[in-house]
Amino acid sequence: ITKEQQDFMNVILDAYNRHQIPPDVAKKLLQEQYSAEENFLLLTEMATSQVQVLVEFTKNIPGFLSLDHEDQIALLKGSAVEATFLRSAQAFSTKMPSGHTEVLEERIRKSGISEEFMTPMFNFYKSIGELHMVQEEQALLTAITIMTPDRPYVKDQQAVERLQEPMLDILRKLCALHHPGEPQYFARLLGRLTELRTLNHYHAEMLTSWRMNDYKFTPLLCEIWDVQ
Ligand SMILES: CC1(C)[C@H]2CC[C@]1(C)[C@H](OC(=O)c1ccc(O)cc1)C2
Repeated sequence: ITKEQQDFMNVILDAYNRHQIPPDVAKKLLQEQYSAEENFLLLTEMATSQVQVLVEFTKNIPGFLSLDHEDQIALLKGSAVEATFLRSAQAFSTKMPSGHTEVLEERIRKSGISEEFMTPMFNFYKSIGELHMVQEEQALLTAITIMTPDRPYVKDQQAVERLQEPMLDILRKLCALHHPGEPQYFARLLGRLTELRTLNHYHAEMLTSWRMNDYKFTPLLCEIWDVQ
């Protein structure tokens, strides 16, 4: 890893750690009662703060703010589901204090999300947990997900590729460094991004089923996920 790649990595890692879910949201997970409405409100609060964290993290990815403004929006909207799921999967399997994970899982299961969406989501969480990514890998993988050139409505895809490629190069080197015994580790990480894309469909279904039950979303979630 070159000096400037190390500096680049530190910028991404610092941004990744600086923006975390506020602890009061996590605390509420344990306190509020278990009605479907209460659970939905908690998940809404979680998702809203996840998206706020995502926007702040994205703004710190080197080069992002110099992209065309409409492309910046297209990248954020196109990656919001994948980045929030990736981040929550990482938090779910590592940062959660013991006991929180089960409570969160219980609340998600009892918040009006249909079973057909639940299974793929928890399978994804498990598959991320099994990778035991170091935090540099987690931060880079999230940034790489956001900097995906072929999102809908992105005009200058080359400009996004030019930002994504150096991050893929650093990630490849980090994987070799942190997982010397697993030459396929880098390929496995990228495979997770393919699995992540399938969650977009389930997520859209989840939003629709909530809407049909007249659940209300926050303005930020409506804007980023084009609902209502
Ligand atoms: C951890 C999760 C990935 C899991 C539970 C919260 C999440 C952030 C996500 O929730 C929403 O997308 C969501 C969308 C709209 C809404 O009003 C509530 C939650 C599903």
